[in-house]
Amino acid sequence: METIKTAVLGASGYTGIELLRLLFAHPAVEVSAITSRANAGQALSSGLPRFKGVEGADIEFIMPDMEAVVATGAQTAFLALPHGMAADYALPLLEKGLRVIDLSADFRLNDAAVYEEFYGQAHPAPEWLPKAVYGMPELYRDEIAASQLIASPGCYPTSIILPLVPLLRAGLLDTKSLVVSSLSGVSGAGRTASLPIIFSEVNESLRAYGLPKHRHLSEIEQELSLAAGEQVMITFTPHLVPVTRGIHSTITASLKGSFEEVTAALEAAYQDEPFVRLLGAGVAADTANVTRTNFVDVGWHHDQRTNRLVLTSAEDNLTKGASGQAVQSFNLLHDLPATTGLMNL
Ligand SMILES: NC(=O)C1=CN([C@@H]2O[C@H](COP(=O)(O)OP(=O)(O)OC[C@H]3O[C@@H](n4cnc5c(N)ncnc54)[C@H](OP(=O)(O)O)[C@@H]3O)[C@@H](O)[C@H]2O)C=CC1
Ligand SMILES: CC(=O)N[C@@H](CCC(=O)OP(=O)(O)O)C(=O)O
Repeated sequence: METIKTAVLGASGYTGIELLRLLFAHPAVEVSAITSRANAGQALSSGLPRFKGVEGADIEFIMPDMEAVVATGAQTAFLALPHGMAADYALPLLEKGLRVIDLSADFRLNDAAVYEEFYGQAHPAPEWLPKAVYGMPELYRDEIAASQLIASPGCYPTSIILPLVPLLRAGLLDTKSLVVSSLSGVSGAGRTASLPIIFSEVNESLRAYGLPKHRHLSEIEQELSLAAGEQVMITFTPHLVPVTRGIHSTITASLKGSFEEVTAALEAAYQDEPFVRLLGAGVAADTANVTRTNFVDVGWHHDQRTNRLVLTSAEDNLTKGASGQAVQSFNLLHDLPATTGLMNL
């Protein structure tokens, strides 16, 4: 198979490392550039010994200098950088004709004013928002394939949007009744040292945070509203739990349609999707079954006493919630089979 030269910016962070894990095993990829300011000039395997001896991994970190990245011949670049700065790096690459898959939140929102409301700063490149595609292949397959700039979704949003969209499209839920409670592993907070997430602080702790307006509400409500054809607002409570990887979401809503219609809508939407595993009615999702995979598992229950639907979903925040989903978009951009490089368990 011909290989596609590919750059990973922010390769020393958790999503960058996860990208490398997937890309070195991907038959159509040659990793041509990896960036990190702290590790520039060092061999990848000295900073990250897990890659020692891995085919294709004999490469050095470079500084995030976009001319140097372009000079490696990269055709596609993954941006695994903090939000608010991805635009600075994306624009010179886009101008040189590279395709960019941005894992940050910078291009996920259609409306620059909503970005400013939730991210507390003016959008750095609003002219690119209409050209960016929300990188959820199950919803935007054709648009992703044709785009130069993919905005890969957030980790919580992936676990919430995928179960709900078919049900909202079919009008089966009371859109005023949506409540979501999510649990995240600590890697969701990134690899930068910070006191509230050191082991001894999180290891005996269960806590909600980000209340009542976590920034992921912006993209969740954007996509749910598009599916419902009306403005949808939800109550969303994220929690930090003492595991390294994984997100579990419990979604409740009052039913407008029947429970049988819920099952039919989910099956119609996802029966041919390789990465959405429908566990079925009466089965609850468990992160233990999806760790280091690109699957999102979805189960659903009918609370007959209240006529509410209870959906559960589980994913690995670093894989389907970030880097795996980004590789799914990469496969679409390069007209590769959807599962290429993503079916390793
Ligand atoms: N962690 C997760 O579960 C998920 C994360 N995301 C998003 O993906 C992106 C990356 O997240 P994550 O991997 O967790 O973050 P990390 O903090 O683990 O890694 C950030 C990376 O960016 C580099 N970096 C930081 N600041 C700069 C800068 N100013 N210029 C250039 N490079 C910089 C860092 O290397 P160095 O400092 O050495 O340059 C490092 O390689 C974020 O936007 C995040 O929101 C999305 C979904 C899930
Ligand atoms: C556990 C934890 O802290 N999770 C992060 C979300 C993960 C993330 O990186 O989200 P973006 O891609 O939208 O930035 C948080 O709540 O801020």
